[in-house]
Amino acid sequence: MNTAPRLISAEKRGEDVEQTLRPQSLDEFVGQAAARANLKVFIEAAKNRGEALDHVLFVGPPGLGKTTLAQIMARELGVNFRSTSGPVIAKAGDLAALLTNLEDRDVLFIDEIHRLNPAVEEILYPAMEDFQLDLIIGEGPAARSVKIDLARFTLVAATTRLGLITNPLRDRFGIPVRLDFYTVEELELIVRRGARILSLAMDDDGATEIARRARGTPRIAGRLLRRVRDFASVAGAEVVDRKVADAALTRLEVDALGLDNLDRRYLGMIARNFGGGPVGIETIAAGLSEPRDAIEDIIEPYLIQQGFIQRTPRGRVLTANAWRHLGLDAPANIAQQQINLFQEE
Ligand SMILES: Nc1ncnc2c1ncn2[C@@H]1O[C@H](COP(=O)(O)OP(=O)(O)OP(=O)(O)O)[C@@H](O)[C@H]1O
Ligand SMILES: [Mg+2]
Repeated sequence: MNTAPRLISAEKRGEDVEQTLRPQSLDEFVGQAAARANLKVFIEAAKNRGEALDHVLFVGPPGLGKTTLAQIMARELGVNFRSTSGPVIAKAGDLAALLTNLEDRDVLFIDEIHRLNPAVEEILYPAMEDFQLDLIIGEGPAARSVKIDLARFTLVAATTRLGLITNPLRDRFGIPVRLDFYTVEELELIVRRGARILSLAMDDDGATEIARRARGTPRIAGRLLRRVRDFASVAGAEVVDRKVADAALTRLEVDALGLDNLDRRYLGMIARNFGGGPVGIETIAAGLSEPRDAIEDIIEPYLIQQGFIQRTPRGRVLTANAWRHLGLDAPANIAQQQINLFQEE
């Protein structure tokens, strides 16, 4: 996904510190309580039986901890962790090479599984179900099919877009896990832990301020923390308190609710150019010069969760909340308009 660099983008950007902030065990992992409790039981049970864990599918917006959880699971299971991603596996042979190198109970992590090539996906089905590879070797009349037995492995896959996964693939995961945005309290714990790891002095209010403005996302919390640390050290602040955090975040143009420039451009465009909507996603993408994927994956989930926009059959619509946040007057009949939109479905 190519989008303009964005400080509070939840996308990965290969900062090494991110790895050091990564929790190493389920107990260290903050938040997602239900998912964590269930995974703990399934891991324990698989270990007791000496069997491979059932296949796991993590679904959720970027930066909520899918990759982190996959790594933790391998560690807790005491098995090898092999990692790849959907778009990297170009041909069936690439996947075959990965699969035949797995040992019993190993975890194979496939990130962005919704971007798997259909020909590759096809050979993943029998691998997941029967731990067998069905490969066609050669071409034309000389082609023959061979079956290869595989180790009993666990596929852990991650996706930001459940809707883009085919049903047959989705059905083959015994353990689907949906990750949700984190609460401010959870993010506060994550920020405090991060400050400890980075040896940064911070008081509770400072941590709360960063947590409130982290868009419900641990990766963003970590990134904001590091930028606040930069501002604090240059300004010679000894402790990061609310004032120091607020000053830094304001300079980074992250507003009181954690929205950044791009979020505000998104909301502002629907308000000013389309009277609050409904407006189609393609139009929004063109207006912002951002790829549609990025808008649907990165911008919208949080705005929907915060109640700033609604997805209706005819397009996106701003809520009264959004108008208020933009400091603009909402059209007088906005509530009724929204009811009508849903009834047209
Ligand atoms: N529960 C958590 N507690 C503390 N830190 C976390 C937690 N979840 C995620 N993080 C931090 O956020 C960063 C991003 O997490 P991760 O890479 O696992 O997200 P992801 O869901 O795989 O994102 P993507 O969809 O972009 O691949 C990690 O480096 C880690 O430091
Ligand atoms: Mg990831």
